[in-house]
Amino acid sequence: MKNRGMRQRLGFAWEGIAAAWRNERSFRIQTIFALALPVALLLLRVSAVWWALCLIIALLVLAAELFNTALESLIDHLHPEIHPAIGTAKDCAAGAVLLLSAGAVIVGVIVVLVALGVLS
Ligand SMILES: Nc1ncnc2c1ncn2[C@@H]1O[C@H](COP(=O)(O)OP(=O)(O)OP(=O)(O)O)[C@@H](O)[C@H]1O
Repeated sequence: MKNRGMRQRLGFAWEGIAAAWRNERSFRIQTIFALALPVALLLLRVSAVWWALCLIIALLVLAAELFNTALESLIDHLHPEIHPAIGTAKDCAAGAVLLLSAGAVIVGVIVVLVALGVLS
């Protein structure tokens, strides 16, 4: 399974994203927010730095959600039984998504305040 071509690797990565879209409601919601983001940034008329910051944090949230989904999928397959350690692992993964989502909300509020001239 090693040393596959770039096209095949991209296909695997795309399949992972598509699987998360099919199976995870939260990933679908986050993706819709990320797709709406460029429209919001165009309307707010913010600088390139704000574009970069907002797009990076939106992609980080999506990436964290994919890691969370990967971990859940792996754990549920390898160890379907209840165990406190599994609970901790899943809670930590969910916590990582929560922290990045909170960061995205904070950046979103700041960029709106900057666009409105409340902050500089
Ligand atoms: N096998 C397990 N053993 C112990 N606790 C578990 C186990 N599976 C789930 N849990 C607990 O239940 C919580 C929710 O688990 P679940 O797998 O439903 O994740 P979820 O984030 O709700 O999933 P999804 O993102 O698919 O909605 C976990 O964060 C964990 O606290």
